[in-house]
Amino acid sequence: MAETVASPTPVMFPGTCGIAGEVATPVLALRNVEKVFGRRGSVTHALNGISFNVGKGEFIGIMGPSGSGKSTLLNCVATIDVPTSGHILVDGQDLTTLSKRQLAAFRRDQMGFVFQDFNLLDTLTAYENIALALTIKHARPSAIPSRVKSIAGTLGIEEVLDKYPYQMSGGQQQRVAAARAIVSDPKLVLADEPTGALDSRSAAVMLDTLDMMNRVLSATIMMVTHDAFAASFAQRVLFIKDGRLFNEIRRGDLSREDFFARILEVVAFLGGDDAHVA
Ligand SMILES: Nc1ncnc2c1ncn2[C@@H]1O[C@H](COP(=O)(O)OP(=O)(O)OP(=O)(O)O)[C@@H](O)[C@H]1O
Repeated sequence: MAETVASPTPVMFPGTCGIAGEVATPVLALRNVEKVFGRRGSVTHALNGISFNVGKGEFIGIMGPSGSGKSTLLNCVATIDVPTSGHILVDGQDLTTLSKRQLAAFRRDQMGFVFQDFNLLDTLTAYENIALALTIKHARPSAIPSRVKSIAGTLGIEEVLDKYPYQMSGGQQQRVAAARAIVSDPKLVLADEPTGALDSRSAAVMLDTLDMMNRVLSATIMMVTHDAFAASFAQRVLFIKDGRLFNEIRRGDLSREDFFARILEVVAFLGGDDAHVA
């Protein structure tokens, strides 16, 4: 694989990035976000002043070497963790000012999650797993069946709606998890290594599913991944190193294959363990 990275293109602004992804009305805006773990004597600056915007309908990837701060960033945006300083705004609402109770409601009502290990409930069918996301958001019961069937049709999982998770392949389970994440039309979908537990064929199907969620259903997606192939499905990839925004590249008019090659160049430049190829 190294031979595909013969002449790394110089990166744009190592360590000096301003606000990446300037957009008029960002769905997600990070402003100088810092996260410090530990106390005197053993302090880790996991995030060192990260600022970027994600526009409505964008699909962005976050990459970086092991320990660079990707999970910490995702956890802060997911409101699972709290930044030490800085601000995180979703649709203009500053999450750093909300109480625990408000954050729980915000997570439930405004965000969708796709995790590596699916997190489907074993005792519910695919249909029930997806419908549950609407029930807990107090959707009108009469509206639920048509909404679930519509999403299932778009994501190509109608034939597994009556199956339980153990009766489905990993790829089908992951698509059901994606349907559950998107069914209530969240402001932001967060995907954490969504292909990490899948074989390469299922991973490709999952990435097509995310792509469809973005293009057909207009979902705004932020995906953290180690995998350059997965990242090549995003429209823009942000690279983090040592808790700082190191670089961003946009797909623009590039084919997915050419974007993949560009991502590999930056990964090789950054070093680390990110050059997984599906
Ligand atoms: N709870 C914690 N307490 C102390 N240090 C932590 C904690 N969580 C993360 N860190 C440190 O913060 C830094 C960033 O970790 P993080 O898990 O965000 O990196 P990452 O990019 O997701 O890594 P990986 O790709 O290996 O999962 C690392 O140095 C890590 O050791």
